[in-house]
Amino acid sequence: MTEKRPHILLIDSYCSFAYNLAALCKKAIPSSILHVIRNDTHTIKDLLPLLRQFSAVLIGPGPGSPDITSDIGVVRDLWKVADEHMIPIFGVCLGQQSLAIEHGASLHRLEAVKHGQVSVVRHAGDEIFEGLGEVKVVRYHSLHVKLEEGGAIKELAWTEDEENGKVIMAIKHTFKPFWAVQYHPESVLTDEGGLKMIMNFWKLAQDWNTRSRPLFVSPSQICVPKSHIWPRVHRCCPHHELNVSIDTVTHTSIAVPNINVLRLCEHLGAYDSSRRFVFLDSAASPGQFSILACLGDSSPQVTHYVNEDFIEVTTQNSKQRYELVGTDFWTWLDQYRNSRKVAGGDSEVPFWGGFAGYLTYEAGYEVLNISAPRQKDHRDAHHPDVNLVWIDRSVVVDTTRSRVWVQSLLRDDDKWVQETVHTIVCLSQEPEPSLPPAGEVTIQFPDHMQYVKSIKQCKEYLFSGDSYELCLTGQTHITVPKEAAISTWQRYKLLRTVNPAPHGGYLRLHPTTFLSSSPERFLSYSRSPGTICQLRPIKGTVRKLPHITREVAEEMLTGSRKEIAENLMIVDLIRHDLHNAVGENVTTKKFCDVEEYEHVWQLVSVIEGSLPHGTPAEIDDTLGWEVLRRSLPPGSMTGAPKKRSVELLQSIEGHERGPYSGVFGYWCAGGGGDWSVTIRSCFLHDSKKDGDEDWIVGAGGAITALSDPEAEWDEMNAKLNGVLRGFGASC
Ligand SMILES: C=C(O[C@@H]1C=C(C(=O)O)C=C[C@H]1O)C(=O)O
Ligand SMILES: NC(=O)CC[C@H](N)C(=O)O
Repeated sequence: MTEKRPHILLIDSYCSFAYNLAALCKKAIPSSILHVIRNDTHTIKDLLPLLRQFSAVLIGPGPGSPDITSDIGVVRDLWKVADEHMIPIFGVCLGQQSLAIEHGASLHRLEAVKHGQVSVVRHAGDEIFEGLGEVKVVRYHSLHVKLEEGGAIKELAWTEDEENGKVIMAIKHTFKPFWAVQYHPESVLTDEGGLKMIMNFWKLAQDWNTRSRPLFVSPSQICVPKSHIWPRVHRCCPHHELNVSIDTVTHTSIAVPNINVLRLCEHLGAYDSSRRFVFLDSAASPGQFSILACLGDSSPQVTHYVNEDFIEVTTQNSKQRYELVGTDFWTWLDQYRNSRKVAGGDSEVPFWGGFAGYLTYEAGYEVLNISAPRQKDHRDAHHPDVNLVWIDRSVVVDTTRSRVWVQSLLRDDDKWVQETVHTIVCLSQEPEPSLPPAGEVTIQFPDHMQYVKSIKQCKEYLFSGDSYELCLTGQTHITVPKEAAISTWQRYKLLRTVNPAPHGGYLRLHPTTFLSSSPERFLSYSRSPGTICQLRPIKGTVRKLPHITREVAEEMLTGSRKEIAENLMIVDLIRHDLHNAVGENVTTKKFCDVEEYEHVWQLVSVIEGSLPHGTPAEIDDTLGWEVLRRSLPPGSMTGAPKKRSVELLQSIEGHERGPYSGVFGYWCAGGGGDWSVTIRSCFLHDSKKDGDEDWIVGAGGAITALSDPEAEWDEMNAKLNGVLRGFGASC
């Protein structure tokens, strides 16, 4: 007889850690089938007939307050179901608070909120803590509960901290099968209070089911409307319906000891501002490959604005419009790339040809179900949200080994490849031309008072439990008078001289000109099969000054509770985003390493994920794109929980971010891709073409409850500085 697999219902309250909880549950109960719903998608009437089929319910954490209907949704009704619907429930954080207050406990704000903080939890070693000693756990909460004397809820665990005194950390119902914890068992820094504790819950739940639901048999299938089973096989467009013919990459590689990448760009048209140009530049360590696109008149540029329901494909001389009927831009682009798939490039080279360009911060709104309100004339005021060009011919330089690859996806293109090799060799003999002065500019900084006011607003949301971390940003406008303007290409060359970065970029994809000196990789993914997705969030910044040596920076960053907490929150959020796309296999490879950049020291973590072994290559092939779709905007630019934080920031900042805070990079036609976070960058819109140049630079930082407003203002300026130097200015 095959053993029946238990079905578990996971209710997500829009927390950015729900899939971490799902992964932990799957580890604790390997045979379980997890059905995920949101707390506002079902009424209790919808759920009642379904509950009897489940073995247990997990209630996830979430922003807001357990006494606000729109925050807690259906959860509060679950505690009150009649005996015949009773089912074991385990609640986390907001879940614990709801269980407690629905049974007479009072709700309070913490004196000192705990977001991404590790605490030692004490308990009596029974129930969900059976067999556990003292546990170290991560807390993300602003609120807490005080139990009613003699009430139905009993305390199981507590912690003691300097500022808040004793805080309840776990509870149970005295006779119903309800348990809950205030801390986060699924956080990467929670120890045995995570896995072992969920295993204990499962044992208690099974015992209760045997005792109180003797007739219960787990069904082989349950159909829950508006739910999905986790892990869900990621969306893969019906590639087989397309008539896919796979072309081969023509390529050749040579060693060029003095490769002059900038001269090569110029030879390829970097100065011709009427034409499109793409240069992804590894101008500093740990960057390795630089990519130069050799675009022609017929190279297709694909653009899309999130408030429009079509995509435009433009070449130098034509424009075509594709309606997005019953599909979205992600699927459309996936199919476009799939119909141009290639094979046979050099496996050492990450990019053989394919898409390169950027996606804005707002391009991530759709998946979060947030709208970007825009005016009718939005095209004059906004950069396209998707702005990519398809590259058939390219030169890739390995900057660490002075090796160059010339590649073409076009048929019978040997002649071009050989001519380009010849050109590269000749150009490497030429001297580097000197740079012009930066010219005079006028700068409009974010208003200091307003920025400090916004920080205070953020902190109020952190105290009320609506967010754990908010990445607040401000906009700086740099006006370059028409007569003083140097070419945008020269501007980029200045920027890369004053702020060389591993993820540099010069993209001239009209109407946008985009210059970047970003230190942060968002996501890279290797070719299938066996695709590995890697995310590298940066959180934690110290300005570089003569006395700030590596040792001092390490002490300031890894020795600081605030900086570690900032980074931890984003690591947990990114683990969730990755678990959402790949399922169980997610690993935190590095946690809080200190890395050195031109003007700042940064704390960096590395998280990797992959689909299970043996996943068909065509599913692996779109995995990276799917991870991108499910993970934008980058967590390090939003804060956590993501959806609520983005909504709050939208109203606090009062303007769109555009390309800033989005991603730029490439998706190779042979699989694999690399996307950087668009920070330390500036943009220009063609609508201002005939007048003065109006560059926009975004900069900001994570605001947590421990933030000091003046220190945050200084940090924002430190980040801005890197870009300002490209304009001969500083702050
Ligand atoms: C917001 C910016 O940077 C982000 C915020 C960081 C932080 O808070 O320490 C670090 C890197 C980025 O993820 C920026 O550069 O403008
Ligand atoms: N992590 C959570 O579920 C937080 C619950 C609640 N919003 C608080 O801040 O206390």
